[in-house]
Amino acid sequence: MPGQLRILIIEGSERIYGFICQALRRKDLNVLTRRIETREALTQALEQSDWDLILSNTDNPGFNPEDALKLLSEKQLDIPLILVSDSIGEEKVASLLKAGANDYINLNNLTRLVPAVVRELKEAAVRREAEKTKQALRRSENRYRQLVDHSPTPILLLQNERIVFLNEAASQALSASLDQPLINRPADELFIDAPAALLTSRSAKTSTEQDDQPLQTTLKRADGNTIQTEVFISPVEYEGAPAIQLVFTDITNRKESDAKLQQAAQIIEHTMEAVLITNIDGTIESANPAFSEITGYTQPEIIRNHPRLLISAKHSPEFLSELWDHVRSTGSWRGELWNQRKNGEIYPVWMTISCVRDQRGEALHYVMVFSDITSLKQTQSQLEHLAHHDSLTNLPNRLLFEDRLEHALAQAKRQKRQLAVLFLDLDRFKNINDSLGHAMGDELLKEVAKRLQNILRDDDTAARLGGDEFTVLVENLEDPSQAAVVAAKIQDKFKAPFKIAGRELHVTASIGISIFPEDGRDVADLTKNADAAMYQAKEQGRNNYRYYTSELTRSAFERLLLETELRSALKEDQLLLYYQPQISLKNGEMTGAEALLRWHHPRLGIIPPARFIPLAEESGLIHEIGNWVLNEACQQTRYLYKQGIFQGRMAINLSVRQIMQTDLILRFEQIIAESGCPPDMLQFEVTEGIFMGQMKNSVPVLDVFKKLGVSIAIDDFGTGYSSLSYLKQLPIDKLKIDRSFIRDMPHDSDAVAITQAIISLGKNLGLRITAEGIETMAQQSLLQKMGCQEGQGYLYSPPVPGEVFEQMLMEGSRTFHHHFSNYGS
Ligand SMILES: Nc1nc2c(ncn2[C@@H]2O[C@@H]3COP(=O)(O)O[C@H]4[C@@H](O)[C@H](n5cnc6c(=O)[nH]c(N)nc65)O[C@@H]4COP(=O)(O)O[C@H]3[C@H]2O)c(=O)[nH]1
Repeated sequence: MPGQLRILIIEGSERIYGFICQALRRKDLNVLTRRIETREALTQALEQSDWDLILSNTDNPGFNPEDALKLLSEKQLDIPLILVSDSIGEEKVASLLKAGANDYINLNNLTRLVPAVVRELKEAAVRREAEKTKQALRRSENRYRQLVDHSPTPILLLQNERIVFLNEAASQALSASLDQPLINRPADELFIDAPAALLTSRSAKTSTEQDDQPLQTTLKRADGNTIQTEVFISPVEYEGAPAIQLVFTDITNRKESDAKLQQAAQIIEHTMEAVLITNIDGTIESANPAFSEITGYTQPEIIRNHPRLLISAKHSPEFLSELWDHVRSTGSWRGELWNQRKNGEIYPVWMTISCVRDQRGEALHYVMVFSDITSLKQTQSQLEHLAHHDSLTNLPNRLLFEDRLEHALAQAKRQKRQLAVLFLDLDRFKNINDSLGHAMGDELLKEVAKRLQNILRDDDTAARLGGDEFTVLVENLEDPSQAAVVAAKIQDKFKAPFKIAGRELHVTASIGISIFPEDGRDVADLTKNADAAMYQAKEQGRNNYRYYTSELTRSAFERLLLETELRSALKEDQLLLYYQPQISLKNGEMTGAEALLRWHHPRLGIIPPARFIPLAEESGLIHEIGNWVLNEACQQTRYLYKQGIFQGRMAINLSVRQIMQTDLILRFEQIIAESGCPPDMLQFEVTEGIFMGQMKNSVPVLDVFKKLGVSIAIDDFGTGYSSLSYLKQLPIDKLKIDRSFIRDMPHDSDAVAITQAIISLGKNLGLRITAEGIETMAQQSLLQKMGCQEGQGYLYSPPVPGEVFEQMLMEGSRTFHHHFSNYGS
């Protein structure tokens, strides 16, 4: 036994203590002994130093071995205690051994003492060693536990394919809670795509092949959501049994950002926009394929270059430095730039420059994204052209015209100059549209636009406002009369017929003129007043031009006023009929008369029909007025007939609107019947337009009247471009040659030729021909020569009130004979 043995001996007798010591030393043991008798002495001795063994007599009067064993147990001391006695019963020995004593030696046979001591000391040493190991293990286990518990990395342990442990981090990552504990749950519930068997085999592999590649797998959290993880698997021992340790990292975010990065890279690679990345000094680091496509530079050519290579010299250095200042201060810039391709071509781009910063806000890169907007710009300018031009004629439209006028006005105001607005409207364009169709109408408008453009100077603007309305802006006028020169020039240019689809169309225009500053100082006033002037030009006989006067404004107001007053005109008996005789050009006899409507306005006096019939048509009053006219004319005819002074035909005007009225036939039949006027004394005058636009509806209506005995005349003939040859299909008796041809006779050869053609054709078709508006003897004699049968006009008589007409009839047929020098000779 190495070293000195320290043995406490609980013994009341000094003598026996001596025996025991003697027995111990007999075997050359190096022993230090101390004798104690009481509990206090034992306590003290144990506190003072370490003891290897205790021998205790069982017969101590003050202190028995049970108490000694209790004390050792209390103090958690593993010191072997051997009983020595000579008088103890077996039962007692057994109970003390049970209580913790290690052996019993009979005092009478101390030869066993030393071997017993040696054995107990050895066993105690073994026990101590085992305890030390156990404690070391416990400490290391504690350390591991602490480490695992507080590790920020989620760790869990599986045993028999069930979860047996998970640390705080794992708990959190898997959203495990007290309500949804994961302990004891099967691993398969957690690892969706890695069955426990796979984990086990991986774990086995890790231990043998040092396979430290993590397993990527999806874990199902307690709340039902899933997370992407990377799991390191290793075999461990847990509570004495083999287990699998799973250390995992939640890589959901990383996976997502990886996917996003990959996506972004793909987008950059395949986008149509050029993408360029520079470092903070502006050196180009990378560019995508679209960049090369747009600029013509390959990647190697552009890398390490500077973006200034791409920007055209159209932009000044100051502009570019301001641009970069903006990027540096705000982080981005976007706008249009003119770039230059490798081949030198300059092209527009839409560019966005952004600064990429790190988490601390330090600039890392600049990203420039741009697209070639050449075709966009082209489309834009086409759209702009479309928005500002009339698609039919390609002339500026109202929008652009107003814009130009606005600019011109500003300039004229600054330079104290005058300008003119001409408002042009084609005469009887509606007739052309109705008779020849819209396609021809459109062709004509195109030709008109061309002529207008040819006439005007470069800095004048001709525009089409819509329909057959055009405007012309004449700038820098020296004198207002120059506007009239332009108007006359336009009318002159229109004299030559327009050749449309093999036809020759004669078109005239009425033009109104307003002058800045006299007639208006802004766009609205000047246009409105030129329009009003145009109306007056039309009223005064078409193919005219008129300047705007303030009086015109008044008449425009009147138009509005008249419309309201017209409603009461009928009730208040303000309408009346005038009669204009129709004369035989053979002998000067009156063959009939035309009833012409007048409005006797209490304030304005006699108003001609041209001023209120259009209003009546617009408001629908024409029906009531038409009924009144027919009734009045029938009454008058019957009266004159009954007087025996009138046997001719009474011509009554019917407008298109009236023909379209559904109950016209019934009403008219009723009016004629009730008046007692013989229907064959009546003639309806309709314009060509009735047949062109409303052919299907009009012919049956007129047929009914014809059957009644009423004859039909076509009024204003020659202005509607109707095909002369199809006249024979119509239920008509008479053609009235339009006043405008007669007016231009005999000096205008065109007018003469047209009139002659109408007369010859009419005769061939068996129609009567009446010339309207005969004012001179020259016109009369020419018409007579041409074979025209009938005439009407101021030469014989203007339209006159009923009483005057009656008087005229009473004076007899001689009334007009003085115009016929050869009469009676
Ligand atoms: N410069 C000139 N003019 C002459 C001459 N001889 C006759 N006139 C005018 O020529 C027009 C002939 O009538 P319209 O062509 O049927 O043209 C008529 C007709 O279309 C329409 N109208 C007249 N009365 C009625 C009516 O009761 N109902 C309908 N629906 N329309 C009517 O109003 C138009 C104009 O009528 P008014 O102003 O009475 O104008 C009349 C008449 O005064 C002449 O030698 N020189």
